[in-house]
Amino acid sequence: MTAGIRITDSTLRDGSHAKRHRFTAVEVRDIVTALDAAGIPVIEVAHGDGLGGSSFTYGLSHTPEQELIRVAVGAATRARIAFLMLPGVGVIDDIRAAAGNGASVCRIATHCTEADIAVQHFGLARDLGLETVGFLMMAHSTPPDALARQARIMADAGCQCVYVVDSAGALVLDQVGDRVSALVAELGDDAQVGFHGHENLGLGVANSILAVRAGARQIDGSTRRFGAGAGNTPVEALVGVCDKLGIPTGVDFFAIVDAAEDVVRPAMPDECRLDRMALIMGYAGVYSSFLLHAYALADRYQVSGAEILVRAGERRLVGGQEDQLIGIARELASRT
Ligand SMILES: CC[C@H](O)CC(=O)C(=O)O
Ligand SMILES: [Mn+2]
Repeated sequence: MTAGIRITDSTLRDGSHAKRHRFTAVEVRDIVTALDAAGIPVIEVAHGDGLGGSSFTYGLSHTPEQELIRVAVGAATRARIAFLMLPGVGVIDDIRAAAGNGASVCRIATHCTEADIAVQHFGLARDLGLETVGFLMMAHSTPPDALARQARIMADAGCQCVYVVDSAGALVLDQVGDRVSALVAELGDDAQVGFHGHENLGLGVANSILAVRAGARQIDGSTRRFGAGAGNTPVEALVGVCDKLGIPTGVDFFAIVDAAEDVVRPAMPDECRLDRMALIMGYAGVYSSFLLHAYALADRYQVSGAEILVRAGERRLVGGQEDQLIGIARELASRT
């Protein structure tokens, strides 16, 4: 029998980017209720940029994320509520607050070469009795062996599952399998391996299946793809494909399809599209959450959003460097 996977639904965190961080408590309650009923085992809730992300740089939250976490915990009957934090965007007291509000899975994200900045956070999370997950973001920009060394740092710090995070939706098929295999070989029984995909080259589900075949045991997605860039791996399609391949997920396909259509879609300002800007992000290796920032700057400085993204890719900007997009837009404007 094929080993099962655990799906984490990131709609209420990665989808926050696509909604400019405007989730309301009612939307969170209704979405958690629907995902929980469908059998989603883990639901991530936070500002798109993680705990502490509500700011002028990243976008102000409609409702404080700790309140959204409280509402999510209250609405879930079976699902565990997870949160994400980027060291430096959030601080360790944010982890304590989320734990106090009932979240039980702590996900710490760093750029894929900077795992050491997360050491104290994993330690604290374990002391608080939280399950721990590590996110190595922009994983396309680092080769498999180097990524595996970063995963080792996280595991040694107390991380129980290290994710290969395709933040730009730039990884193509075997490039996912190679990275996941390298982490599995490095971590052995010390920690599980996960995969978080984006749809910018249309490969979220295929890449996730290759991750599973390479040994990943935890896979992220968002319902109706609601996430940054062209969105995340669509959970409902992932569940359907896993059913057909005999990979147990514990999620009811028809219930998650209904949740996508009837509950998540009404909370979305628009569909997450595989359009010119999103495709360029995947092709040029640009952090998916830059998308709406690039649109806003293109409008403000009357320059090409596509060119902003191409230059962001050339400069190898990493998550957190949203403000450097302003410099790029100003440079483009000064040339016209
Ligand atoms: C700002 C955090 C980021 O959105 C994490 C993530 O989902 C990714 O890197 O893809
Ligand atoms: Mn993401």
